[in-house]
Amino acid sequence: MKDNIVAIATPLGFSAIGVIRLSGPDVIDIVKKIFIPKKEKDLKEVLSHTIHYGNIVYKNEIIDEVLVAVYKAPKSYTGEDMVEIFTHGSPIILEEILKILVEEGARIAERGEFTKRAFLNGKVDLLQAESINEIIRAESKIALKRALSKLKGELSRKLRDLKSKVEYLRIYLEASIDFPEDVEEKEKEDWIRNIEEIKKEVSDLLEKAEKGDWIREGYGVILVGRPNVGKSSLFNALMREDRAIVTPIPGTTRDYIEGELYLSSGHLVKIYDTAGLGIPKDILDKMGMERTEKILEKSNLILFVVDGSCEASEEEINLLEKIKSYQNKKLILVVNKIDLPQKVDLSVFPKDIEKIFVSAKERKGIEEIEKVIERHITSQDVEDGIFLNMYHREKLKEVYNLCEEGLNVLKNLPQSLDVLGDIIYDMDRAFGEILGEEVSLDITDKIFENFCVGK
Ligand SMILES: Nc1nc2c(c(=O)[nH]1)N(C=O)[C@@H](CNc1ccc(C(=O)N[C@@H](CCC(=O)O)C(=O)O)cc1)CN2
Ligand SMILES: Nc1nc2c(ncn2[C@@H]2O[C@H](COP(=O)(O)OP(=O)(O)OP(=O)(O)O)[C@@H](O)[C@H]2O)c(=O)[nH]1
Ligand SMILES: [K+]
Repeated sequence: MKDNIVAIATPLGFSAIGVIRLSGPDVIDIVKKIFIPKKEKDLKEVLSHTIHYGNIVYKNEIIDEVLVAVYKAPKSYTGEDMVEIFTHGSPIILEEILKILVEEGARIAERGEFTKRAFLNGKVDLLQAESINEIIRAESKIALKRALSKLKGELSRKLRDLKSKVEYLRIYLEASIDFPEDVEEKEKEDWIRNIEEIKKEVSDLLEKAEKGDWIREGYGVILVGRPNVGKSSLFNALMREDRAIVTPIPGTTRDYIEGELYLSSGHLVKIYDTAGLGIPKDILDKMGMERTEKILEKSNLILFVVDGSCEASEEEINLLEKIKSYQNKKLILVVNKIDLPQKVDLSVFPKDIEKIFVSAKERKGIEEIEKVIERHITSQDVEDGIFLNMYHREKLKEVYNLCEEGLNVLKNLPQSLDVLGDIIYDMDRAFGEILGEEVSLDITDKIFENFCVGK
């Protein structure tokens, strides 16, 4: 039924060891044709999860000295018979053996096809399968930790719990559907309570998915302020390298520059140096400022930079007011150039804003900024962030809306009990699709398309 797939599982480059993996009903036979074991041994007869030493030989020529691991169905990563060949880490050897295996009857695997088979054979559910890619692609320790928890099935368990709550409701309803006039007030209240619970939990999950986004992509910190206050200098000081252009001419940074910072707590922070905000002098300036507003929207923390050696301008005070009104954004006032005589009157800025005093030039107060960023991140219990792709997020939003509809319908009982039945059915189905129990082929394919070759 299934064919035999093969892929190089290690990056193509010089490495200590390279791995080729195969999965499918005939892979042991295929490898047997080109593997000559040192000790007389038949790969068909060996135990699962055993390793064997020998040579890969093709047309009487030794291609490489290797180790071969054998895994037998259904006890393997994919649930099928599997073989892994450990070669010397030469791209020439790897490509050569791959070519031979294709000649012997294997097919080059698609991206994520091993994991897709693990999913189709019930080794993991869709969320767990997806997490395997997220583990590989994690850019920080925290992201890795969250992906590993998803592989362990913590998110799956949560969704299965919700799904069984929906199923309980469905059974309850089906029993009443033929006698809607018999539905008692107490039952109705029970249903309302259940749906409200589901709605609440779904909205919690969606919120945690937002946190998951920035665990994965980095906590966004944006430097804003009027031209020439020292944003680029601060960016460079934070990055500990000279990346942004620093000049005494106002308006030097016309686009934005992105930098990555790894905090000792394991978090990834993305820092953006932006064009100074103010009244644009020309069209280029104006475009830069529009970009800045875009980045502002996706940032978590705003560092509003002012120059301590100048008096605050009217424009600057208005700008801060405007930025303060952005919802859900943490805002900190960074007073730069403290190495110069101070002229700024801080009482013109809102009192409730946290202030940090720094000198980008002399690199004073830079650790202070890092500590503040760290404190802001940890104050948001990132530990419960979850990774949800956009399709699954849409599904959850669908469930949320179905909950609202259901609650509306319940107010008009008994006339519309069958409508409620349909709503509950759709909720059940949506959860099933997220877990991969209901096949939604396009979502499944999209998920595996993002995988590495050989995974
Ligand atoms: N060489 C190698 N290393 C690897 C992998 C691999 O496929 N090959 N993995 C790939 O990502 C990860 C480990 N994941 C794995 C998950 C399950 C099984 C497996 O054989 N499971 C069987 C038997 C379990 C058992 O002995 O109890 C099973 O689930 O039935 C193997 C690897 C990381 N390291
Ligand atoms: N004395 C002193 N000068 C500084 C400090 N930080 C920046 N400067 C100077 O201020 C000027 C402007 O610095 P930038 O970092 O380019 O300022 P910016 O806010 O990025 O400017 P725009 O790109 O125009 O928005 C440069 O001449 C810097 O050397 C500081 O802490 N102390
Ligand atoms: K600049």
